[in-house]
Amino acid sequence: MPCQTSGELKLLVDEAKKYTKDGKVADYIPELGKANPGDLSIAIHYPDGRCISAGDIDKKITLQSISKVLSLALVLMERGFQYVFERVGMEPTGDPFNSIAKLETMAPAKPLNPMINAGALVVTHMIKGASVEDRLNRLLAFIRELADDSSIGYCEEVARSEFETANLNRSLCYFLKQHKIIIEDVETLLDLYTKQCAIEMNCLDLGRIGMIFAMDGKDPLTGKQIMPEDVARICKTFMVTCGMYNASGEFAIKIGIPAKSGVSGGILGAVPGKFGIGIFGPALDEKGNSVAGIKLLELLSRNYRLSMF
Ligand SMILES: NC(=O)CC[C@H](N)C(=O)O
Repeated sequence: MPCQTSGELKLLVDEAKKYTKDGKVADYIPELGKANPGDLSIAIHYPDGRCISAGDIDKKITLQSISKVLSLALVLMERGFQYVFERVGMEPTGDPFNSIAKLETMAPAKPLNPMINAGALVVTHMIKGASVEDRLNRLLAFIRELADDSSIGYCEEVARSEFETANLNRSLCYFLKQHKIIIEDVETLLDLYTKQCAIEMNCLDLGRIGMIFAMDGKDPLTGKQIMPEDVARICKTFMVTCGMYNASGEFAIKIGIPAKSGVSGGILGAVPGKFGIGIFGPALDEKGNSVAGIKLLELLSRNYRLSMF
């Protein structure tokens, strides 16, 4: 039986919070360096509309790499599976999220999966629309529907801070452009990608999005299928195989929940058929995952037998 009360959750947060001191906030995007490393919060959204939470739940976080699952879902709907998977692969890399190494070993230079930066840049490139604003608005409209929160937007400071310093992502783009995997102007693509990564919400919204994935793309309260079941299934599979970067194998063994992390310290979780989880804990481990967030998921998974394996 999963955790039922915010009181139960608070005990787990108190326990996991001790581990925040073992991590560091990301500062390669200067604006993210301002986060408080001691923060930790969680929300769990059930399909019947109940939501329990604990910690600093009002704080907003930028999605960063969590946005990669949402942009993937959107392009799968807009372009179809064949078009998307001709341009980005389905295999985990075992490398850090921003690594350029494998691109050169592949022919054509197609990124191995949509959860690493190279693959996510290709996915963002595929978002339809006449301008950056138009494309961002399509993604935002989809995310607002998933979260049932029309106020969701993006943080201009974080987007600008990443845009000004994203030289590694620039180099990935130029490599991909040289090999004709992307064909648009690199600065335009980075403008859209950094705004996408800077989309912000609190962990209640994040938990609700996880719940929609857990329920195979359907909003159980309205009965509306927000994304096709197959799209939700593919996204959850990527979350299992590559969602926690090069820590995905260990995460699958220890926790066993489809999840996606971001360098802002967010984690989106979807327990299939049961509920969605949103976590925020900005202190990161050496692989870029929320150190206390992972501990919290470990406690949850063990106490409530949540592993899907
Ligand atoms: N791991 C992450 O969250 C990375 C996202 C970040 N915006 C980047 O591209 O570097």
